[in-house]
Amino acid sequence: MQTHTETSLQTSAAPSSGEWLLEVQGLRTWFHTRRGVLKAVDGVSLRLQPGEILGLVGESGSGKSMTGFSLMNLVDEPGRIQAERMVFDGRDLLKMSADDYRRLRGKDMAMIFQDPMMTLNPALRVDTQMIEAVQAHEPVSRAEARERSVQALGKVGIPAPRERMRAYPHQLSGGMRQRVAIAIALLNKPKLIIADEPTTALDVTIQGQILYEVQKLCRETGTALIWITHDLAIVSGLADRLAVMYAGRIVETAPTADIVHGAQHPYTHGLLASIPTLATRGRELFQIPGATPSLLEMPEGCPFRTRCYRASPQCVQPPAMRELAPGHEASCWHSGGAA
Ligand SMILES: Nc1ncnc2c1ncn2[C@@H]1O[C@H](COP(=O)(O)OP(=O)(O)OP(=O)(O)O)[C@@H](O)[C@H]1O
Repeated sequence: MQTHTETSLQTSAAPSSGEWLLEVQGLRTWFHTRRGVLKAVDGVSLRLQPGEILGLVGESGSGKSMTGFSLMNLVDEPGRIQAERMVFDGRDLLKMSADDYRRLRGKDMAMIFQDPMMTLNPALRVDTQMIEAVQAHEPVSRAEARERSVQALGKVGIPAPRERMRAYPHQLSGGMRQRVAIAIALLNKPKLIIADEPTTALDVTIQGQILYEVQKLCRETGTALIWITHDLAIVSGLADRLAVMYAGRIVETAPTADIVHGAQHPYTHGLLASIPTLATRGRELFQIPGATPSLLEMPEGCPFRTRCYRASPQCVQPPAMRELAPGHEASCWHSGGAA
């Protein structure tokens, strides 16, 4: 059963149940703090096909990382994950033991973090870490694990990968460290990679290269990817589909071109309008007025209504997620020619 805050991400040619790689319904990640219940993720539903690239976009604090961490079961206390359904590759994630989840991570589901040092151990050489990552999931010889690691480094654009294998993380540049972390994520040919702003700290040229390489590798291997970012411009060149998050909820989702050329939710309009272009050079950039409401004290009804240029009295009622065109859904009373 879906509630008004939930979104269902699917393409027009939706696979029948059982063919989805990932099916999440009603995901809620709430933090029970002394100041109250902080609803970091509040009823997110999403579906991903094998090999699909989804861009999860939204401003800082909208719950993008927490959605990714929840899927990986990496949320610490006082966070609590609840969902009506979370199925990955036919396996029920809600019933999975901590040990099984650990086995899943790094094998079929891998994460690339903003800070590569969340993946890398500063005290160990790259080769030791990569060989261990292979052998933790497959009974292969050290020589084979080493060879696979060298190949993985080569695939993410690391020059002279055999020599780089001997380096400690601190001997590599930020871009190289992130490439190593990506190579580790790809090592065991995962079915899904969740990338949480992995290029934000890097300079723009390197960002572009890494993005291109990750996309190419996912296409080659059929790996699905959830790319989490606040940068709609970057992800629109990468993703098949976008999901726009606001205040812990997905407010719009559609194939990328439909969002870029036909966004329906006023929040998505605001995100698109704030992308710098050649035409806006030297001019002040558009900013969505106001600030995201506190996740501890959400307004009634539409969470965006306090900042929305289209807000009307109706918006104190929560808008349902509606399909406006095949595969294009938005939760706004005023979208798609509605009232
Ligand atoms: N351990 C925690 N305890 C309480 N609140 C938390 C905790 N971790 C995250 N949050 C809150 O959850 C909300 C969502 O955070 P999240 O990191 O998912 O946002 P985000 O969209 O990924 O933003 P950013 O791009 O800045 O990482 C934020 O309000 C954040 O303060």
